[in-house]
Amino acid sequence: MTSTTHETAARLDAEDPLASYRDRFVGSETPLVYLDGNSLGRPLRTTGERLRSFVDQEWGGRLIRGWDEAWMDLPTVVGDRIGSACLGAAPGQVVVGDSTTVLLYKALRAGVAARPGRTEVVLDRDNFPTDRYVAAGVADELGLTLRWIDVDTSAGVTLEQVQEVVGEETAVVLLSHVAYRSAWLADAPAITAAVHDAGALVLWDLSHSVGSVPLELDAWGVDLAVGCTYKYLNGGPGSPAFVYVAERLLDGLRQPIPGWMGHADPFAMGPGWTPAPGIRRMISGTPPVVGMLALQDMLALVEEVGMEAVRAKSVGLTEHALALTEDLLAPLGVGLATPREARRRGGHVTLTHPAMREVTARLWEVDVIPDYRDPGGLRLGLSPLSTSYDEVARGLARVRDVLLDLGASGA
Ligand SMILES: Cc1ncc(COP(=O)(O)O)c(C=O)c1O
Ligand SMILES: Nc1c(O)cccc1C(=O)C[C@H](N)C(=O)O
Repeated sequence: MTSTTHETAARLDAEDPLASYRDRFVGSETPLVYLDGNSLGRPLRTTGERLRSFVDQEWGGRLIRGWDEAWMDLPTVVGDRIGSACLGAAPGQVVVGDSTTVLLYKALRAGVAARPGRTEVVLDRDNFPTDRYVAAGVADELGLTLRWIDVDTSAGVTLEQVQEVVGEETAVVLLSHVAYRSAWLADAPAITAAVHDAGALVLWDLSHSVGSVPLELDAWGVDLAVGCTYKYLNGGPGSPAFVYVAERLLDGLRQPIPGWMGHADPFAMGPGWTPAPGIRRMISGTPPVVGMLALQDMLALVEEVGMEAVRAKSVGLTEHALALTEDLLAPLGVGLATPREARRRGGHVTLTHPAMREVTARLWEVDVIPDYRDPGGLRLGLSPLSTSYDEVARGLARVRDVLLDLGASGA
């Protein structure tokens, strides 16, 4: 790293009002450069103690009594907390459980059922694979047509594209708020309004925005949303997802996996399924209590810091990565697959070069951990509360070293 690069990063860290939060994360004291917080966030130090005391006291001490005392309500208690800290959602509309994939399926089926007679689901070709696969599965099951929006892999879906395809046959429009590859930040309020103008419902995948970009689901009039908790909400590997259903849709909402835990009275164990009132009906089986532990520590931190401050740091980090890319990597032929305009950009940055697959493998060998995403994309996930400006600078300096080693010249 050159001395100017080092000095700039040191100055940005010194001026960063959130810099000290980094110390609260396990591993932040090591030289490892972690640029993959949007695949799996780092654990908070407090989580170790929470997990130990859960085993000793809540699980070990209370045993089956724990369900009545606390665990049964955890999906809605934690859901409401995600709703208020991150989603702009009033209580009673968010529940935690299942994987994002399963909740996508449940939400999409519920959305289609709420628009009877309509035969199309709209989505884009660059959406995350699980979203495309789930939509194709639902279309097969119900005899629906998928209407695809084509997008460039370095951009994302625009309002105009949505307006062009939605119509009276559209039941649900399924989109990612922040694109997993390009980080394109969709204009959620305007797109939601356009979908409503066509009489359809919108289902947003918030996996790459929750905990990184402030959301106002109630104010935007969003119908349905899902998102995962192991990225910017640091819930740990396989921590459960959440689903949001706007209150106005809850009455009469039909979800496709009716299970005993979403029943109005699970322990009545009666002959037929009577949905629980409100958002609880979206639950199917036993809530993943252990999976919701770490997430609660990160929610406490987000509540302490506030999403506006988190977003300000996120924009600072991505601007820093773009500036370094311009200086250090563009001369070696590295391109950008992420919007330059901050208001259209989420919390990660994707850099392109034909050698990026090999570059990623070499970086992992020296404890610099970004992600690789085809085609030729090195993805830097910059988790606002655990990533420092210096970490980004050290990482990008290493990218330059590896590219030079591989003979990149930009010619
Ligand atoms: C946009 C998006 N949706 C969904 C998922 C994940 O789904 P699941 O939690 O079911 O693996 C991811 C990442 O894995 C994602 O980036
Ligand atoms: N969920 C993941 C996993 O189980 C293993 C490795 C990576 C992931 C991810 O989250 C990938 C991520 N959603 C992406 O945007 O590519």
